[in-house]
Amino acid sequence: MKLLVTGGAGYIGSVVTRLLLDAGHEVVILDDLRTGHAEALAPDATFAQVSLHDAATVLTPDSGFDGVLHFAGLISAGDSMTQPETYWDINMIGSLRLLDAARAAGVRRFVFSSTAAVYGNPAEIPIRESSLKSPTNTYGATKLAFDLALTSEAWGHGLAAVSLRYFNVAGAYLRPGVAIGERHDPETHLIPIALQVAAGKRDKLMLFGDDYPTPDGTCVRDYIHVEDLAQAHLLALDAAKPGEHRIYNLGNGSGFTNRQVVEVVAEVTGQPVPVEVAHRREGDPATLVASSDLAHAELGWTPTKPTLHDMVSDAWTFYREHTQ
Ligand SMILES: NC(=O)c1ccc[n+]([C@@H]2O[C@H](COP(=O)([O-])OP(=O)(O)OC[C@H]3O[C@@H](n4cnc5c(N)ncnc54)[C@H](O)[C@@H]3O)[C@@H](O)[C@H]2O)c1
Ligand SMILES: O=c1ccn([C@@H]2O[C@H](COP(=O)(O)OP(=O)(O)O[C@H]3O[C@H](CO)[C@H](O)[C@H](O)[C@H]3O)[C@@H](O)[C@H]2O)c(=O)[nH]1
Repeated sequence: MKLLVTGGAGYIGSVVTRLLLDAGHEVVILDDLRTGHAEALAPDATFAQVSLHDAATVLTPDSGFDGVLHFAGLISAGDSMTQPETYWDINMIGSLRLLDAARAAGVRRFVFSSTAAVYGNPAEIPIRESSLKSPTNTYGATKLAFDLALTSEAWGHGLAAVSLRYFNVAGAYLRPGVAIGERHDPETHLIPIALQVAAGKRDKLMLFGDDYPTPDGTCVRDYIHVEDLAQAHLLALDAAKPGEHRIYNLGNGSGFTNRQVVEVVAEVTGQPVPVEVAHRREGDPATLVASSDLAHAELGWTPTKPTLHDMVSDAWTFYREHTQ
């Protein structure tokens, strides 16, 4: 297939691009590099440095794309609470412009990076796709809004749409001569920050809240290896059916508290990771753990790297290679 990958210079999009190319697809990447990295671009893909709002310049009516995989967007739950207008502009309006362009270009398949953040403080654990959606941060609200737009697009125009609701993505894609991992500036995610502390680049990790209703008072998250996550996109592309919007949670079904994550980072790196307890971060749900039964049953998806130790270990390998 000829596929457009938005956000292909970012962490997850650049890994998925490599798997798509390995599977024999032709890939064009749309990314404005606002948070992505030119070095992460797959050399065998075509690159267009274009923003989502201008997607129609790439998705022209005669461009011949079979599908779009949409990763581009802003991703920090914390920032979304202080810059809501930017999150709505990019994650919602930018995504709608992309969808308009895809429709005009006759694109039939669309796979979207949704998130566990759409559920907010879940009414049940593990979280199923049918669980109540009640986001506690603007990031999750923008993602839920675009999920709903995709449902409408499937109803109204017969799009074959899939939303993949990722839980917390971790680990790295490591091949001889290629290492792709999580690298945001400024970094906001727990594992890369803990690795920076272990490496001596930061003095300590600020632990946002230890008074949540969880086993040790810190938030609980479900971590999924970026390669397992990437594989689900290829399965979703194949499973997409015209007029249907399918939605799948992607996680391992095991929750780790933030303190447990810090312990695993200390164990893997062999370095201390000092923490200082700080105030809760606005908008953080206490516990997010997935049921991915639907993805197992309907996509035949099975994670191959489910242990947090392996994810942290791959992230640490990436961190050291990158900083050297
Ligand atoms: N990382 C996670 O744990 C996680 C969890 C759930 C969902 N997601 C979703 O997965 C997707 C990819 O996340 P990631 O971790 O790879 O993020 P990332 O920041 O590494 O990549 C995002 C990419 O999108 C590009 N981009 C952003 N705004 C753009 C715009 N307006 N026009 C064109 N390009 C733009 C950036 O330059 C970057 O290359 C996001 O949609 C995110 O919301 C991520
Ligand atoms: O310096 C830090 C950074 C994070 N945390 C805590 O660690 C946990 C995980 O935070 P992350 O920022 O690593 O990840 P989030 O759970 O907030 O969100 C991530 O996963 C979500 C899905 O679960 C989203 O999709 C989102 O894109 C992605 O950022 C949270 O309790 C957070 O408060 C800290 O205590 N200190």
